[in-house]
Amino acid sequence: MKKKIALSVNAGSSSVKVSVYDVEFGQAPVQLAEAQISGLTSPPPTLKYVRDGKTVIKAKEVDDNIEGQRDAFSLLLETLVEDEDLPQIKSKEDIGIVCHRIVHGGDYSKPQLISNETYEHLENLNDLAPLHNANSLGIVQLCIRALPTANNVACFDSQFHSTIPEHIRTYPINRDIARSNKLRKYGFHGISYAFITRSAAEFLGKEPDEVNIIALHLGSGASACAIKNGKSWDTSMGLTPLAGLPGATRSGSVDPSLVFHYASDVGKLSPASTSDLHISRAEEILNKESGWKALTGTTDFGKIISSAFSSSSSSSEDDDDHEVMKLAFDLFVDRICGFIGSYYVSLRGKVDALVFAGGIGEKSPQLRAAVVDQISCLGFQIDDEVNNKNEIRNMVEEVGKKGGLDEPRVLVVQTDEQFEMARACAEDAEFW
Ligand SMILES: Nc1ncnc2c1ncn2[C@@H]1O[C@H](COP(=O)(O)OP(=O)(O)O)[C@@H](O)[C@H]1O
Ligand SMILES: CC(=O)OP(=O)(O)O
Ligand SMILES: [Mg+2]
Repeated sequence: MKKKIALSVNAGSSSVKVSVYDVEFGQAPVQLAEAQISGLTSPPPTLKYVRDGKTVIKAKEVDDNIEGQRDAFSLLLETLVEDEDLPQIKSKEDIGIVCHRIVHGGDYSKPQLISNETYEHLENLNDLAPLHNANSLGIVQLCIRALPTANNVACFDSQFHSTIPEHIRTYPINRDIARSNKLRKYGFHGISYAFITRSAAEFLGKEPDEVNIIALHLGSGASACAIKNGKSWDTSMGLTPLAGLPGATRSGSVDPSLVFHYASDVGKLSPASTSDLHISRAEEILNKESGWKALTGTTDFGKIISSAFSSSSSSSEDDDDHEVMKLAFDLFVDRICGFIGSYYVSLRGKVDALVFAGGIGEKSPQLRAAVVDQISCLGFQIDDEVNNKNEIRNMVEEVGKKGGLDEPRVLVVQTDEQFEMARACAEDAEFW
């Protein structure tokens, strides 16, 4: 019987989450601990640590030396190794597998053991996920050095979307250039959508290949996905994670000409480019200087919501604040509903459930209520009492009203990308 301790590392655009599992080959991983640093785009970042299902550290502010995902990972690794109450990791040598979330996996259709060759191949994709891939590869490098006994495995956010049909993933541009430069819709948040599909299907009492879902992963990066018979049919992100819905610092889809009217010299390389990441001013503006940050001054959607919904104000400055926060909220609801409407038609109205997930989807009853209210013409209905409960506790929770048999359901899934990666690694003999 083979057993290993696995780390699953999820470097998002605003957070790093690391979960520790006891894994046995071919079995579901058993979680031992989860440590995360969030708020990397709205300092000070905070550390949360859960061991054996109990919160050990709730929200400890960590100092400003944490500059990015790599620093955050180092601190998380140290937290785990130094915790005397986590006897499964007495030293770094106890870690047997590290599963890394790599957002852009190009054409890879399954997780890969990271060899020199895979690493070089992935490096070439860095520019196509400027807020993610280079950071994740930085963490891979750190693990190769610090955890010499571990197998490093790359799990891809784009993999789940390899089923998107050609007429949906193709851009209407010159076919030869598209082919040679590999310009197509890839789609991301796929590790989360795989988890959502299996969990929602189980909740609905169906097999994964029997469910049609419109899923929303709304975090620091936000996307929507139409899932047909358990497989990705369409998703809102594209060649890069910039397309589709707006995010903390991302514009989402705008008129592609906009950036040329926004500033001059947008085609030039940004001074922030490094040897690992080449980014033009245009890409920098749309990926890092737009979204909630640009519109409202904060990347924290929790703050946007509390200000948008606060009624009393003490100054005209507060009133202005309230107005712009409400604008950001309404804009997000509008863009989300646009995708839901489009996917509802694309799935021919055969939708089992609408699923909310990701930091905002899981934590904001106001956003869920506003979205569901706007799409009530499609038969979706929120149950205010359940939706307004302070905290979603179960992995899957129904927040919609149960109507007739044909009426679509509204669910919240506490998505777990780390678990999904560990599960995939536990099933593949190549990684053992
Ligand atoms: N109570 C809340 N209400 C709404 N949004 C929240 C709340 N708490 C956190 N968030 C948002 O969730 C986002 C983080 O989501 P998450 O999925 O963890 O991010 P990442 O994209 O880094 O993985 C933050 O941008 C924050 O704005
Ligand atoms: C793909 C993506 O945008 O991921 P995240 O939301 O974790 O930044
Ligand atoms: Mg995320």
